[in-house]
Amino acid sequence: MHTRHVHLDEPGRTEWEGFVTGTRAAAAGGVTTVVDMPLNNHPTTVSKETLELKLEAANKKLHVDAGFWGGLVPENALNTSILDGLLSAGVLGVKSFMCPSGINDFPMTTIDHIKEGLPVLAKYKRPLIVHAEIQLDSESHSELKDNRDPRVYLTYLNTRPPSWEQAAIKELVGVTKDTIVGGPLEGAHVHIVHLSDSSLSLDMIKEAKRRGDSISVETCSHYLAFSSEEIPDGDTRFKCSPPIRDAHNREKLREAVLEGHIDFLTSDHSPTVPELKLLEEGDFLRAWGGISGLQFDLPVTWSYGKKYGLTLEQLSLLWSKKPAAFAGIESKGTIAVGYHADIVVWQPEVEFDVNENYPIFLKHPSLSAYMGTRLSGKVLDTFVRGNLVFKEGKHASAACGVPILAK
Ligand SMILES: NC(=O)NC(NC(N)=O)C(=O)[O-]
Ligand SMILES: [Zn+2]
Ligand SMILES: [Zn+2]
Repeated sequence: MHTRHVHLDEPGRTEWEGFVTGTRAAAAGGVTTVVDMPLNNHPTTVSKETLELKLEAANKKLHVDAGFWGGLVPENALNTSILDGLLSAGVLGVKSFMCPSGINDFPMTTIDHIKEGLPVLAKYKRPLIVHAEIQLDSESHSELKDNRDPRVYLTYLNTRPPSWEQAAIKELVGVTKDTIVGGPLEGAHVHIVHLSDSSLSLDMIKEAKRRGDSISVETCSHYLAFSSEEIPDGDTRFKCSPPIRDAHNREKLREAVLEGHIDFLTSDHSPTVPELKLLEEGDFLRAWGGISGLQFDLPVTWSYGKKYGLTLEQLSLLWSKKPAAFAGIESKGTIAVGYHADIVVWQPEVEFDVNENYPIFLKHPSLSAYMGTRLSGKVLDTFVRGNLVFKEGKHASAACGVPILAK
């Protein structure tokens, strides 16, 4: 099982998560490879030198294999020798934000920065992965400003309407039209991370795929599990961006997964320290945005998925084969001669309660979005390249994960 989107926050913000706890939780959840984001570690991973700092920080701490995304930021988009250096040093691709990232040393990129970066990525045949939201100061937003209760989830939801995702995706598909075979950007690929809006955003992506653009999209476990109506007042564990939307939106997202319009699933595990999640105040507007989901992505996808028609074959495509193929990790994602023996042994029908007594290996178990839920799908053993790393509730070996670098 592979997740292409986790924030392990080391070096620099190890108190938020870190490689040891993050990859131990991954192993316990049946995840055999993670790909770590270029933020919220400090410094952010935007150059060869900062990738080296990350590799040093990860040394001997990985319990599963880990690849790394770099960041596309204005500085390296406008000085492509820095971007070249980062890609030559082995990041699997680069990530950019079309809205503020919440982290000062990871500034946002406009579509013009993206246009500068794509030819360099095309040369390396590595993807650009994009947080696709553009901050629009919509009317409804300003009307609501005065009279809003920050403990009510809807207050937050209204500040980030689907039009933000749509505005970003509209600009992106305007560029991906050039990635078609024979086009000026042939070889470049754009991947949209954590899609939440299943209306116009999804329609635009489907249309771009139909005409042959090199474009793909992921959604995350939490968008398929939860809906805005269910989020209790003050429960900031569920704050993320783009936000979890209503049940109708979730139904359409689930349909898109079943029909194969979503290429694969990811975790977007993005924790922080409990103080910044403001669990006591319950202020959705000021709390850190990010869901803590790692360790439970497999049972969560299955618990909900089996009810809306997801099959075990689809589950394995969405969490293993397709994400492994994406970003060119060729030796993983299939059980066959010549491939890494990355295997999870689990009991899909066995239920368990995630509560205070359940062993959660993350740095901050109380932030887990699945605390207090009953899930179906118990992980027994996890093997990484044939090494038994987790067995019946316990870690079974020293940290034997390795970094995965693109060549
Ligand atoms: N700085 C972050 O970790 N941001 C993340 N936060 C979310 N998704 O709420 C993300 O992936 O955008
Ligand atoms: Zn994001
Ligand atoms: Zn993320």
